[in-house]
Amino acid sequence: ACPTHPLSEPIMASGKVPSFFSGPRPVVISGPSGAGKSTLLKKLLKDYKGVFGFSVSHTTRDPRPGEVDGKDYHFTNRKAMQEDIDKGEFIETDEFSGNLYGTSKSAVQDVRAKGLICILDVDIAGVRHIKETNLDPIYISIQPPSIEVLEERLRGRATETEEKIQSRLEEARTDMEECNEPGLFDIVIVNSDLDEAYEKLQSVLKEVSLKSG
Ligand SMILES: Nc1ncnc2c1ncn2[C@@H]1O[C@H](COP(=O)(O)OP(=O)(O)OP(=O)(O)O)[C@@H](O)[C@H]1O
Ligand SMILES: Nc1nc2c(ncn2[C@@H]2O[C@H](COP(=O)(O)O)[C@@H](O)[C@H]2O)c(=O)[nH]1
Repeated sequence: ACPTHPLSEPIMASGKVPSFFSGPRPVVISGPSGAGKSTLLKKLLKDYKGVFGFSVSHTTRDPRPGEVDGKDYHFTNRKAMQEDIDKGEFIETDEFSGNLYGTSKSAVQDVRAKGLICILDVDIAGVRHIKETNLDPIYISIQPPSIEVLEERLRGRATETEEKIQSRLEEARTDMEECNEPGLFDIVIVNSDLDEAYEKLQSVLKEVSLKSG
């Protein structure tokens, strides 16, 4: 469910294209929690310094060990985030596994101001919300080879309680079903072998994204 995403309507209605909608096409990466999005993105951002930049989302969940505020996420609380949503500061938001997540306008603007291709990591509801805006990104879904492998990865990561693992697996089942919906994603990459998935991601980005700037 989307609590609010006030951005799309006014922008579409005004016909104006704000600055964060200009420049090379952004890239939206989505897929079930535990599929390997962050692993692939960390590698990509390291290997392509000065090309891609990460849109730092807001979340109300607690930081995991090693996560840095302002780098991995802007960690916040529900009251503060809702106030910012009400002020129209977000492109999209979603409730995921008991927490609020969202992409602020400034997160995308900050990356684009540096002349980088903006990469967003959002859930499948976020993908649908972004489709209602003028952002016009390339949509890539990262999928696990199976729900069993996904469960192993989530457990292996050891960042979630049992309750959160179950709620993430529930969200994952929907994601795995919906990712092949015609027109939703430009490409679905199955992250079975990490190196192969990374090769595929690079080749897709070279083909579509690096050309579009
Ligand atoms: N191809 C792979 N083979 C084996 N393990 C993998 C592979 N890809 C990722 N992993 C591992 O799976 C776990 C989940 O990966 P990661 O945190 O990147 O997922 P994610 O999609 O970013 O999840 P979330 O959406 O919850 O942030 C990590 O422990 C990671 O090291
Ligand atoms: N709609 C949005 N979804 C987001 C955003 N940032 C992250 N996410 C998604 O949330 C889940 C869980 O992430 P985790 O870091 O708690 O494991 C995952 O599917 C992300 O893709 C966002 O800004 N908007």
